[in-house]
Amino acid sequence: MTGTPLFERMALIGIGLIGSSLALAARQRGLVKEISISTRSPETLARAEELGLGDRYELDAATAVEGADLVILCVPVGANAAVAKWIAPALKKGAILTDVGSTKGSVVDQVSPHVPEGVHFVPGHPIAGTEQSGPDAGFPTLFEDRWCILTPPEGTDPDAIEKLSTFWRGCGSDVDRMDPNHHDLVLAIVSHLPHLIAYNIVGTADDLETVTKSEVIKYSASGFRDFTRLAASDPTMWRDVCLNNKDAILEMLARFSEDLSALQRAIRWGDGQTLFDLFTRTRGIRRSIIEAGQETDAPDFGRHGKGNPDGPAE
Ligand SMILES: NC(=O)C1=CN([C@@H]2O[C@H](COP(=O)(O)OP(=O)(O)OC[C@H]3O[C@@H](n4cnc5c(N)ncnc54)[C@H](O)[C@@H]3O)[C@@H](O)[C@H]2O)C=CC1
Ligand SMILES: O=C(O)C(=O)Cc1ccc(O)cc1
Repeated sequence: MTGTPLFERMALIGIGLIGSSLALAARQRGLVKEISISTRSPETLARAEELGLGDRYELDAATAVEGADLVILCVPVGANAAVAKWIAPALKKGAILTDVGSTKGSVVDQVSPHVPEGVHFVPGHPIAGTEQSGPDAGFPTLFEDRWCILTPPEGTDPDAIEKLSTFWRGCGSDVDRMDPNHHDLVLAIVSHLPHLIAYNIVGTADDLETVTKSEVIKYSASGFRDFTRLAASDPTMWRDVCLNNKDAILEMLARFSEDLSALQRAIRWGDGQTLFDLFTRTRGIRRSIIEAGQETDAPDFGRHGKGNPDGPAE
């Protein structure tokens, strides 16, 4: 993007994978004039400065948001409410306040009460990420060809929604809008449950006494390897996701357990037809995802398998 930046000053609170990727993408694409960064730990803030991610660095989040016309909360979802309360008195009238949290219902409930009159709160969630965390993990192409879902509460200023949508499109994303509770249900099955399954299967393998750890590592160049990648994701972030999307995750886990019991039964009773039918149906889903252009059929390194030089190292 060239010409006038969309925002004069963007403040990022939290500068891990998502915050640092936003800083790099917004800078590279000329979306903002100035970037102000705040995060809780002095070491992380110093690292962000070493990496040159912003223009101003503040330990005090309230100071960081002063004068900002775009404020993005990039912290684990469980920290959003405390951060919102902290920065609220310093937010500029007319500013857009948004977040990137993986859950939306709880964020809307917990942040909204702190949003001052005249500030536009437009919650968001980029469906883009990796298992890495911290300011070194960011890369500017993370959001390209990915979805960003906005869940603005009813009555939100349409101009604020449009301006934030333009920002995300500027980062390379497609933008969709959803009701926060519907978002949480959809994400519970496509993202939260897969991570839980990965944490669980890797934990189970690690607990096995009849199979040594060295065998798990040695023979994991198969499906198991994909699970270990997901299971390497940030523990704080995923603890917060589970605690903040409790109902939807428990609902999906219940359905999953029921379906797993049906599979168990089919195996026990030698019901090959049931197994074959399910495996045929699920193969079709994979094919539709590839046809929709959201995945390569190559060994699964996602979009970065297409040779993206900015992608994270395996
Ligand atoms: N990692 C991923 O793949 C994706 C993550 N998200 C969401 O983005 C948000 C950030 O995730 P990541 O960047 O991956 O996490 P991260 O762990 O890489 O970074 C989190 C940052 O927040 C800071 N922080 C933590 N608590 C804080 C507090 N109370 N006050 C100020 N700063 C605090 C940390 O110091 C760190 O700089 C989370 O809400 C997550 O759900 C959304 C899409 C993808
Ligand atoms: O690394 C992966 O495969 C992911 O699924 C990344 C991811 C994690 C959390 C989100 O809310 C969105 C995307």
